Parts: sequence; structure tokens; C-alpha cells
Amino acid sequence: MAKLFRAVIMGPPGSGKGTISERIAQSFGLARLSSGDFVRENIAANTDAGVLAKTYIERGLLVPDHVMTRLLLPRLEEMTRHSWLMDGFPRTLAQAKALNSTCDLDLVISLNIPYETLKERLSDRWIHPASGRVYNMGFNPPHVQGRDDISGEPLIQHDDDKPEALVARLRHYKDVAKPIIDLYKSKGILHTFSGTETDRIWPYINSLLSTKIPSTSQTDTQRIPMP
Ligand SMILES: Nc1ncnc2c1ncn2[C@@H]1O[C@H](COP(=O)(O)OP(=O)(O)OP(=O)(O)O)[C@@H](O)[C@H]1O
Ligand SMILES: Nc1nc2c(ncn2[C@@H]2O[C@H](COP(=O)(O)OP(=O)(O)O)[C@@H](O)[C@H]2O)c(=O)[nH]1
Repeated sequence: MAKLFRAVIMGPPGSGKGTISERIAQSFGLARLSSGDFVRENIAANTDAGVLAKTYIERGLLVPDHVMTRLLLPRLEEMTRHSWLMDGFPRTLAQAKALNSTCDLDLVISLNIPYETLKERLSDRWIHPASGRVYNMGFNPPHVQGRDDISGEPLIQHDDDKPEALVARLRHYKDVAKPIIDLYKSKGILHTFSGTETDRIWPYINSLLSTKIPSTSQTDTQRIPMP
């Protein structure tokens, strides 16, 4: 069996993690895992953790570490036969340490995008909740306004993309990301990409990953739903 590959993508809200994860999943056939999707699925299913998580998300806050690790780590332990890319976890040093004790990461991508760019992008971000597909009215609009390209279902905007919640989220990101980035830097697995346009950053990420994982056809792509 080919060697498994485990990666994490980090960056502030709106930095392009979802967009780039999708491209990586399609180009390299990794399972794409999103902590945000996982939390929202738990909210929709009214699980105990989902009900609790909702009270934090509504205030633009992170879900507490013990709730996140209890939700996510067992799921990762089930993925022993898959290569994966995680978007949205770890988001605190405690989560990074918990992840460390579960698996060895091969690579961490950190996106470094200016604040003004983030604000503009998020005010225009639309999402298909069931699949996690992300649109932007300027950058990658849906074929039919307000509808997902594949299912035709309605698109929504997240409450936490509203400017009031965004400022708190960005401040929080800056505070909590630094020690995580330092940790991965010290492990020699951190790769940082800076810029204002995903299309200009993508070729660099693509060529880095090409040296680390073999390309697969698009049919190998999978987005593993989290329970
Ligand atoms: N690892 C995590 N730790 C704590 N809370 C989390 C974590 N992942 C997701 N959440 C919670 O779920 C919410 C939605 O997650 P999602 O990843 O979609 O976040 P987001 O803040 O919209 O991120 P982005 O805009 O960067 O994609 C977050 O705002 C946060 O409250
Ligand atoms: N204008 C513009 N929008 C982008 C670019 N890259 C991503 N987006 C959009 O910006 C928003 C945030 O991107 P997303 O991938 O969701 O970022 P995340 O919050 O880090 O996961 C989405 O609406 C994307 O479609 C870009 O280069 N230019």
C-alpha cells in the first residue's frame, strides 16, 4: 500500500482554505476533512456537542477544545487507511498537541492573506451546506445565482461571516495561531504561502504537493462525510 499522507491547512477565515482544499482533494485524491462542516453537521443533527457548539459559534467564538477533540479525534482514528487533508483543525495549541498524540503530520500549509482581502471575500461568500462547496459572487460565482452548481439547491451565507462576528474571529485567529505555527515550524513541516489571489498561490502549493504525493485521477477524489 502507498504511504499515507496527512496534512493540515491553516489560515484566517476567508484565506482560501476551503477553496484550496478542494483543489488539493481533486488533484491528489486525498480525503478532505473540514472541522466546520463537522460541527455544522452536529448542530443540524442536534447532538449534545452540536447544541453546545452552536452557543459559541453564534457569538463568533471557537468551540472549546475538549468539545472539538472529543468530536474529531475518534473520527481521525477511524481514518487509519486514508490519506487526508484537514481544514479547520487544529485551531489552538491544545488541539495541535492532541492531534500530535493521535497521528504524525507530514505537512502543514499556512495561508498568509491581508486583512482587507479577507473582509472583501467573506462579505461575498456563499456556501452549499450539504457539500461544503464554496462560491464567491466575484471570484467563482455559481452558474445560476443563489443555487449550487451540482445539486441546484439554495446557497446560504454563514452568520459568522457577518462583519460583527468577523472582527472577533480574526482577532482570535491571530492570538491562537501563532504558537501552533511556531510548533509546526519547529517540526520542520510548515510551508507558508502569502498573497491576495488564490490562483497565484495555487501553482506553488500544487508543485510542493507534487513532490510529496503522487497525482491521482479525479475519480479517486473523495470527500468523506463525517458522522
Ligand atoms: N478546530 C476548531 N476549534 C474550535 N472551533 C471550531 C473548530 N473548527 C470549527 N470550529 C467552530 O465552527 C465554526 C465554523 O467552522 P468553519 O471551519 O466553517 O469556520 P469558519 O470560522 O467559518 O472558518 P473559515 O471561515 O476559516 O472557513 C467556527 O467559527 C468555530 O466556531
Ligand atoms: N476574489 C477572490 N475570492 C476568493 C479567492 N480565493 C477564494 N475566494 C473566495 O473567498 C471566500 C473565502 O474562501 P474560502 O476558501 O471559503 O476560505 P476559508 O475561510 O479559508 O476556508 C470564498 O467565497 C471563495 O470563493 C481569490 O483569489 N479572489
